[in-house]
Amino acid sequence: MNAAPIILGMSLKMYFGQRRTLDWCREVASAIARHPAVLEGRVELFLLPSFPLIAPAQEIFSTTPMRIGAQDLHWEDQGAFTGEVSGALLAEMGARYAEIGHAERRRLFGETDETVALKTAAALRNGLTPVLCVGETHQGSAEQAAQACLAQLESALTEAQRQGLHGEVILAYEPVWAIGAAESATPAFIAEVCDLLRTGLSNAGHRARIIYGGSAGPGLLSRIQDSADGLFLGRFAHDPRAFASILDEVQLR
Ligand SMILES: O=C[C@H](O)COP(=O)(O)O
Repeated sequence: MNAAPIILGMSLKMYFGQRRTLDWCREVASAIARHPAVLEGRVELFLLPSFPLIAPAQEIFSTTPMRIGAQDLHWEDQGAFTGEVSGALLAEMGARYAEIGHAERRRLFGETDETVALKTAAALRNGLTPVLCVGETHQGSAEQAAQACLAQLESALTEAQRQGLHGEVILAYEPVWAIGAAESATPAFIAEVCDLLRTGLSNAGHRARIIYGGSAGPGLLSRIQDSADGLFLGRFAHDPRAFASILDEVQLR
């Protein structure tokens, strides 16, 4: 692996209210402000809070390298789309990342390959880095997992390619069966899938960094950072001390 920064991304999903979100942000801001991995630029950090808390989170992290993004966006930039939030607005607010195609959005909110492709284009069009979630539904071989992920990636990029849009994509490899589970996929399995994904990306002429999500927590990064570019964290970083302890693992790279 190269010396590119390790990515630590975190989605708060809809777990926290306002007070707990802002408390989490303050505690993590204080931990990262003095952390060597952060001070030495060895980590790229992003947080995806609920939409209404994007601005206050940005304020709390304003003196740190933590960047803020959104857990979703609409595929159009403006118009009669009640309740939706556009990439244009997010970019105007200073958001830097947009999560797209999470398994929960596919399962609960009818997100399809088509909407994922439209949203990926919308993110790139507005200068947001898509955090594109891919992953196999059922537990199988690493080859099957990588094949499913690469097919999802190809499909997700179709609209951006049609519109001639370019930009960095972060591929969040999240085996659906490991999301919300008691533990993550095994480090060996994650490493194997990430290696296959890297080969597949290179063969297809795509550039994307790969992070792993799905019950990731303390102790995992140090075991997969030769293969993955970082972690996409959920429940197991709800405790700010857990987030800080994962930062300690970055030092080992
Ligand atoms: O967005 C994050 C992933 O879905 C992982 O969530 P989890 O770690 O709570 O399983």
